[in-house]
Amino acid sequence: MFACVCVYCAFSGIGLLCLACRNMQRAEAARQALLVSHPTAQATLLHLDVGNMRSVLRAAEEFKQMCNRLDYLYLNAGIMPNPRVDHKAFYKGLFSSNVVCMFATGEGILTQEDKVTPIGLQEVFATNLFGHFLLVKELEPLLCQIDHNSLVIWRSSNNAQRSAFSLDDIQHQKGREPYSSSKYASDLLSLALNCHYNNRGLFSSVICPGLVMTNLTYGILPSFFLALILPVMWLVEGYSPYNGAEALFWLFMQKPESLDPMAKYHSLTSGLGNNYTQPHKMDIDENMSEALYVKLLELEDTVRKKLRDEDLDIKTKN
Ligand SMILES: NC(=O)C1=CN([C@@H]2O[C@H](COP(=O)(O)OP(=O)(O)OC[C@H]3O[C@@H](n4cnc5c(N)ncnc54)[C@H](OP(=O)(O)O)[C@@H]3O)[C@@H](O)[C@H]2O)C=CC1
Ligand SMILES: CC(C)=CCC[C@@H](C)[C@H]1CC[C@H]2C3=C(CC[C@]12C)[C@@]1(C)CCC(=O)[C@@H](C)[C@@H]1CC3
Repeated sequence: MFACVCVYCAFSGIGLLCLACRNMQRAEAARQALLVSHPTAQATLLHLDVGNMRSVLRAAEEFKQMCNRLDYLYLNAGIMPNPRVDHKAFYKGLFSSNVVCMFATGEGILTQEDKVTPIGLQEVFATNLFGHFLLVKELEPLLCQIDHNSLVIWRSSNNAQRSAFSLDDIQHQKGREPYSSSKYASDLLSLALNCHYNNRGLFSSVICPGLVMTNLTYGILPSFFLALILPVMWLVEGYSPYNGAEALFWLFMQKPESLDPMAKYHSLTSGLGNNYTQPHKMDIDENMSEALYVKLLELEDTVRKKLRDEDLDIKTKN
């Protein structure tokens, strides 16, 4: 429902909840639903297309007009365009020692078809990673304040695989697993943000919701089939379709500085149906995370310059 959720907490309870979304009709429906369950909540809406860098800059500007501090930034938006199960890889995996991992993470068997956005970025990279990165950079003055710590929360995935990511191709122009690559990049970026910003009060964490039945998953296999394999997923991995938000809520209750920058926090459900959050060490290292961060900063400069040049072009034409 949201591209991201910004939470500004007053000293007692939640101050303001800002739902930044692409589809304003859905956003309003979500706000109304929230007000039904929490009538005293203050929730405001912001238009944001996180795959469009101009929209990101505009939304950040509008948010800065509204608020002068930000405590939690939930980065939720994610796409997996034209997903396919690679049946050959699936049958190969079925008879390998990797079979449990394959069912849990879709490692090596989920492919997508990416495209290029008008500004020249790969769409999955732009939406799942770069737009969020630019947003964090824009909101930096609100997130980095001396009197409180803030937390940025990335909605990653157990499909984030080192094998799908390459530092020489951070946008995944050449491969068939842009989703996995972008989610792995978000794990790396979260670590880099911790390295660069912890001393300024900004902390970053990644979560995995497990397998949740949403528009994202319905595109992969028929819903009845997904419903059939869900109990298996629950038994094997502890994922439940109703429990994707557990880790998001759990993180909200933690002190940002107490979180492990190398861990991904998983939403899980026990055999008795109790929801819980468990940290799993991520397959990432500091050198790789720093190298990605440097590349993202370079790309940020390029994109900002492109946008400025476009603006100038329009001005001179008028
Ligand atoms: N479902 C699952 O099993 C898992 C999901 N995840 C992650 O959870 C997150 C949410 O996905 P999920 O709810 O499953 O899937 P959905 O497709 O149902 O939701 C995706 C959300 O992202 C928003 N979004 C997509 N592109 C943009 C954009 N350019 N600008 C603004 N908002 C955008 C959509 O907004 P709109 O309403 O405008 O379409 C939609 O609300 C994703 O990051 C996904 O990768 C991770 C692991 C497993
Ligand atoms: C091809 C056949 C007959 C079965 C394959 C079933 C599963 C292995 C596969 C189907 C949908 C996949 C899926 C994920 C993992 C592997 C599947 C369950 C994810 C949970 C991986 C992580 C994500 O981020 C999700 C969006 C994926 C959702 C779909």
